[in-house]
Amino acid sequence: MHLTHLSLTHFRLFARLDMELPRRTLLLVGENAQGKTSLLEAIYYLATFTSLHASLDRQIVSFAAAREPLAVARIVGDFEREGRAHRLEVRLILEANGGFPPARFRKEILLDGVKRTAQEATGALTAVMFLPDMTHILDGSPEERRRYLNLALAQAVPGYAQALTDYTRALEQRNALLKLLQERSADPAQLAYWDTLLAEKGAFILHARIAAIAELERLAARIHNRLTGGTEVLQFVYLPAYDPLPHPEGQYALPILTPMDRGGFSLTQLREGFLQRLSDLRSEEIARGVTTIGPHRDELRFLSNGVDLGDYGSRGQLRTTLLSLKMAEARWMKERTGEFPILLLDEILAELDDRRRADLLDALDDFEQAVLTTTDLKLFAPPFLSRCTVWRVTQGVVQTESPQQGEQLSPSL
Ligand SMILES: Nc1ncnc2c1ncn2[C@@H]1O[C@H](COP(=O)(O)OP(=O)(O)OP(=O)(O)O)[C@@H](O)[C@H]1O
Repeated sequence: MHLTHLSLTHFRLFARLDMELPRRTLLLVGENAQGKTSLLEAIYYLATFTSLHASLDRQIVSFAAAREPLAVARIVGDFEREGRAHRLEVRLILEANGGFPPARFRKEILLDGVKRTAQEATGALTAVMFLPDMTHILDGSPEERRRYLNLALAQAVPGYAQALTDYTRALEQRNALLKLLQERSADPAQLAYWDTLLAEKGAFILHARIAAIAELERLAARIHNRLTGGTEVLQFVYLPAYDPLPHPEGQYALPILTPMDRGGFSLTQLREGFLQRLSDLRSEEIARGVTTIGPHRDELRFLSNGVDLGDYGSRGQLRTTLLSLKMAEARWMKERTGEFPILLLDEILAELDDRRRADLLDALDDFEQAVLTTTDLKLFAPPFLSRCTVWRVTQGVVQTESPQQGEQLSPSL
């Protein structure tokens, strides 16, 4: 899969941008704060319909436009998938009423001209994003790891994005009911409906995560072995909050970081097991007024040679592991969907040693399209540069590199 054209309007510092994208590797060079990462973000938005920090979606609308009573940021991407041309358009609409924060923010998504929900349109275009600060996937809160899993799985597993939305809604309703029950102002029989829905959607998510984590681990371990010259064995340890594996009496979570195989459980077994556990925990959950098990509380840990990287990983180890994880994610998407995702790599070379740099740049040749950013072209070897297209980004304007003959690709309005 590859993007052929990208058009932005009022997207961050891009007042207006129209660019044809080359196939293979595009390298965006520029000083800090010129818009390189924003360009990657725009492409990633077409894959996931969420900004890099989900809560900050409305900040995408350019400052200048956001001052108007009605502001619309637009991302339009033309892409080819399995030889067919498609178009995705996202409109981010900010309706201000003069107050702060602005009154309403909503998004509209059109796939080939037809309005779709984000759940329906996710997976049409797939992308994998690498940002240097994504090491927080490894050493940040469990929520970061769940978000990482969700963004990857929503793109490659049919039905996952919808199941996640349905699960989250059911969870909110169930938690609201548990609060009422805690205050004795509802009938406990009402829980049955939400338990069934939660178990159905939760089992789907759990089933998908069990399979995906095992596949990602297999791919990442191989890449990591090569990147570290065979010195580090990478393992993933999935700790689902509802765990279908039998536990010792009275113990609901396995505290030990031991890789376990949960691949044999069917969707029905997971659903029935989850439902049973909800029933077992009912009085405890009513007393606490909250749902205590399920995919919203899952954890995933990463081990190198048996040591937990989240707690003990050095900066270099975290960077290399993130790279292994991201390259594995891209290859996994290709295995799952039959199409290479678009690779979006922000400042990826800056902290890697020469061998890892060379390894990474060689790996890019396998991909159909990759967009990289850098502040320093010297980090790239001349043979690599001769194989890619280099464009310069300056204050929201993109031009071919070598300014003397440079042709401006995006008029800044
Ligand atoms: N909604 C917005 N409207 C206008 N400008 C914005 C908006 N959001 C961010 N910016 C500006 O965009 C710039 C950041 O762009 P971006 O992060 O894409 O730069 P970059 O070239 O990747 O820089 P670096 O190399 O430092 O990562 C900042 O100057 C920021 O103030």
